[in-house]
Amino acid sequence: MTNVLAINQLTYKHNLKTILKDVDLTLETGKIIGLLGENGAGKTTLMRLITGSAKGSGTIAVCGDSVAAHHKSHVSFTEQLRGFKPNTRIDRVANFYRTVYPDFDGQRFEELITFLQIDTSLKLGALSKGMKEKVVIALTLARQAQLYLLDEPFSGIDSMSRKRIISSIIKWKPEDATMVISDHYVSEIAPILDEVVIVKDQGIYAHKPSDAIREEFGIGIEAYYESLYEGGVKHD
Ligand SMILES: Nc1ncnc2c1ncn2[C@@H]1O[C@H](COP(=O)(O)OP(=O)(O)OP(=O)(O)O)[C@@H](O)[C@H]1O
Repeated sequence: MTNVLAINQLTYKHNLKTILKDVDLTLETGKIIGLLGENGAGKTTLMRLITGSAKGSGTIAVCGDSVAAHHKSHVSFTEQLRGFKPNTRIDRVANFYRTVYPDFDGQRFEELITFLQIDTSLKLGALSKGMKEKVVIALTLARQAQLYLLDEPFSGIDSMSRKRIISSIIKWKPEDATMVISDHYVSEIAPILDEVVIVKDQGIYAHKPSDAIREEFGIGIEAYYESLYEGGVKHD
């Protein structure tokens, strides 16, 4: 199996408004992919559809399995901990993950949380926005999944920590797993991206390997991304 994700003719409407229309997208195993697009383009919606949390028309197969109810077992998604009370300790949250996800690796979580310099005896209510995001990253990457969906994982994290996490993300990704990262700090994640997927005009506006962008257009990912909004370069 070389494809971890195969989406065919996916359409999603919310309150009669079409958010995504006729989306086709195939992702291979073992890649790091940047999911880029403006606010409201539909990146989070696409991730929720992949995990089975939202339902559209069309088909989504994860690891060849198109039963939406099975997707959460293959996909590790940055969930926002809203279901936990503020007085819940981080180690209790990890215990919950261990119970719910058989692929949750407790030792890996300990390593990640140490790397991220978080004290697991802290309660969720005592965490800053960035600290909470670090916990979410640790919980998400502690699973041994085939597909990781990281939805703006670094937005509240200070720039020093962000650079440190981004540069070591390859270390935490199982070799044959694929990781999709949505982020507005394009220049910071660009160096680790194998491919770029751009969501625009209710669909996948472009899907290209990073090398192809550099070779074809002679520019970096950030310049390419910005040029799509300025109508400067051709794309497919
Ligand atoms: N449950 C919902 N309730 C209300 N609006 C929704 C819902 N789900 C999706 N939308 C709408 O879908 C569109 C896409 O939103 P989405 O959060 O997927 O965008 P995004 O690309 O992730 O944006 P951002 O970069 O700001 O996070 C928006 O217009 C949003 O208002």
